[in-house]
Amino acid sequence: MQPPPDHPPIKPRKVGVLLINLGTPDAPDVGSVRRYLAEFLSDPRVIEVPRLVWKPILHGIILRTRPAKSAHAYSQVWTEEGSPLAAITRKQAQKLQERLGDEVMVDWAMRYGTRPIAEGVEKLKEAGCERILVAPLYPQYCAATTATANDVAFAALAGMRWQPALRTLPPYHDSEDYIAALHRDLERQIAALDFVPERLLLSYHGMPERTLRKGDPYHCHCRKTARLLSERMSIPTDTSFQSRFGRDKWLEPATDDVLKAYPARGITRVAIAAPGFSADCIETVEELGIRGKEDFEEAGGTHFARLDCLNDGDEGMVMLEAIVRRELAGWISPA
Ligand SMILES: C=CC1=C(C)c2cc3[nH]c(cc4nc(cc5[nH]c(cc1n2)c(C)c5CCC(=O)O)C(CCC(=O)O)=C4C)c(C)c3C=C
Ligand SMILES: [Fe+2]
Ligand SMILES: [Fe+2]
Repeated sequence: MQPPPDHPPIKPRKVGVLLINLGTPDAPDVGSVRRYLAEFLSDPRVIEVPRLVWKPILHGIILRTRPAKSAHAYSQVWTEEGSPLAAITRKQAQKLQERLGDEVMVDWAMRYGTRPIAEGVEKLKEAGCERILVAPLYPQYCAATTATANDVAFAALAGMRWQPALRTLPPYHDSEDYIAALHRDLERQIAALDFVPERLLLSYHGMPERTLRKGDPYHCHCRKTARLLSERMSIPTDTSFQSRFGRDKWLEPATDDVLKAYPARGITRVAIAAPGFSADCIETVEELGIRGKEDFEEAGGTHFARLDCLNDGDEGMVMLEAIVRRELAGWISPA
């Protein structure tokens, strides 16, 4: 039966998947980095300090000094495709679309900067997606990453008459698909090195230590990933936390301290990986691959290798398809 002529258009019903990552500046220049940091570091989920205290520090000190330093770091990792984080997330979405087929519509968004999450949700809804899986690509749950992405996805529904149904991707820090993908991918990269590492250092993004006492499961999730992975790896592993920010105490041990201390402990051949990042970015390529290497070699280390994240490689895409299909159960036909 045809709808009456004045009926709003009826769209084909679809299921949407929105892959989300953190966000990145539009260009590696000081102005672009300042705009990006101003949005990122104004998020109360990221900086849990009263606004009256934080705003003068952010605008009076941090946004006057950090953008130049960060822009230099970004310029060292920038590629022809732009920021690695955005380029890799886009490729992950394209490849996931191919794997899931026409029944599902895959798109990607960023929590800060260009390609906002609200636009991603609206675009999928406009295309006929009545059911959407919001998928922040953080294996370990953290309020500063997972929760803030979910917050804005749900806020995007507030003005809609006809809201899509939303599901969110749960943390997958201990999922067999994730651990197996990391294990296979890291062993393959280690076997291709021209030296045998004495240690594999697993470096996770740090967080203020007080967030652990406030009940954020992030630290426990990182430790569990590290334990499950270390039980399978062919070489011994250590765990550390990188990217300390500000004066508060952060999760320990700090990655740079561990790297600097290795040679004195007789460990001079090291590989480093960042299992908490689903895509390589400034934190892995510059902080670990450039500054981490310098720290280690200045302390007497002789062999250093930074291993890639899962990115859009086969192991990573098999894992992503598996965890997304699991969350779409009942919404799409089984593979
Ligand atoms: C207090 C500040 C920060 C918290 C808390 C924080 C948590 C956190 N971040 C990630 C993932 C990424 N962070 C990235 C960059 C980045 N992070 C901070 C600060 C905090 N992060 C800053 C200031 C920056 C910008 C770079 C710099 O100036 O040092 C990125 C990379 C973005 C890119 O464009 O490449 C990622 C990814 C996690 C997982 C996390 C908590 C668990
Ligand atoms: Fe960060
Ligand atoms: Fe813990």
